[in-house]
Amino acid sequence: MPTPLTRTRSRIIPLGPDRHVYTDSSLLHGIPPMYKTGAQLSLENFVQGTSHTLIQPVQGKLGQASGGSPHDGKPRLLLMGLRRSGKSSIASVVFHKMPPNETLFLESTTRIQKDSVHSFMDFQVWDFPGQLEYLEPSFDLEDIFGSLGALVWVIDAQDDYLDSVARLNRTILTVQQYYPNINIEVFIHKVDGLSEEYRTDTFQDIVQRISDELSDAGYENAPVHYYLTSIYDYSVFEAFSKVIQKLIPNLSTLENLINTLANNCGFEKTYLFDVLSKIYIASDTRPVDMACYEMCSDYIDVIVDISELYSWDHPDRKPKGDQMQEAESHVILQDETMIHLMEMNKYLCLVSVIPNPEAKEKKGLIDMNCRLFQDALNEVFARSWEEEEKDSST
Ligand SMILES: Nc1nc2c(ncn2[C@@H]2O[C@H](COP(=O)(O)OP(=O)(O)OP(=O)(O)O)[C@@H](O)[C@H]2O)c(=O)[nH]1
Repeated sequence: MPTPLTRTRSRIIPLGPDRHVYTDSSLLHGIPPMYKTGAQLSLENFVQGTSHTLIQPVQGKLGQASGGSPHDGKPRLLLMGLRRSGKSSIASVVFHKMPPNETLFLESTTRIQKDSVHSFMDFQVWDFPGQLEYLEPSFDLEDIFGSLGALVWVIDAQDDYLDSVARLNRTILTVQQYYPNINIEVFIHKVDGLSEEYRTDTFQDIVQRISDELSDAGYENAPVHYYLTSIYDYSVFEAFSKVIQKLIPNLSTLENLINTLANNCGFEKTYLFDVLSKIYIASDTRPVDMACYEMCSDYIDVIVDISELYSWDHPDRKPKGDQMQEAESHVILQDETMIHLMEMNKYLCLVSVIPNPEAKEKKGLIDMNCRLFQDALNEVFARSWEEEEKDSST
């Protein structure tokens, strides 16, 4: 069992030929030897705990939003839009790992479908039937929109979208009156079937129609955000990542920590992923490169698959507190780029793309810096848990 890292080691050690290379051996105390060849994947114990990341479907009655009490403290994501716009497909692909082609066989949703997602942060996803008239007086708006994290509105961009936009506008105007802080996330969806030019035109047209309506009603700065999405590529994961990130109270702290790590170690891009959904909850603040995101996301799949076959349940895998430290893996690509993955806790892993050909010689240093990040991450989360516990006890 490796000795836990102590808090005195709070310094990220720069990596790279022109950077100061760390030499103070006293700081290395407690780090297990980690000498592996470039081709060797270190798969010890990685991610078998993901099966504990439960997704529990709960059926609610049509029109009744009870069952996940609005006051149970978990942020809620509502998936809304017209019938067949793709809401259930998005929920199934992102949270249930359904292959996109299989969504062709999904039946139309007739009841509000509630999923409780237990991960680094517990939240609920409510999939609304397209035909549900939730703005009718018979529905209690507080039940639906109270304690809401975000409203995700899905528009089928391959279809005539005017009805959908009109209904969305009505919904935004209602929600803005009573719950002005709710984030409205508009997924302009199924863009896989559209040409680049048509995609851009559709995007601009939809944004224009919604902004015009809102400014006519006096809402100039309503929190509405737009994404082009499809279940047939990674865009829906990217969009969901952005939606979830807005619900994380410590996002800027996490981003600062990742920036420090990535800048000092010469990482091209670093993502903090939720292993099961492959949503990234934070990354460094460099622009997102889709190819890089796809590569990291695919690498998680590879590791999860291999771990499911050859790994075993580890009692030290837990959501918070001191973490096990040996769960890491890396691979060197043909162009000598390294993809490095390290488990952060039961739910999260850090994946970095390192274009430096010397990275394989400095693997120990990279591991150590990632573990320092792991310690810092634990402290950030420990603080929010303490606050949560305080809140619930008062
Ligand atoms: N081309 C394409 N088709 C999609 C995409 N997402 C979903 N679909 C298809 O759209 C159809 C409807 O998807 P659903 O997820 O059932 O739609 P829904 O909004 O949940 O529908 P209701 O339950 O009736 O409200 C299915 O045949 C999906 O395969 C996408 O990104 N691209």
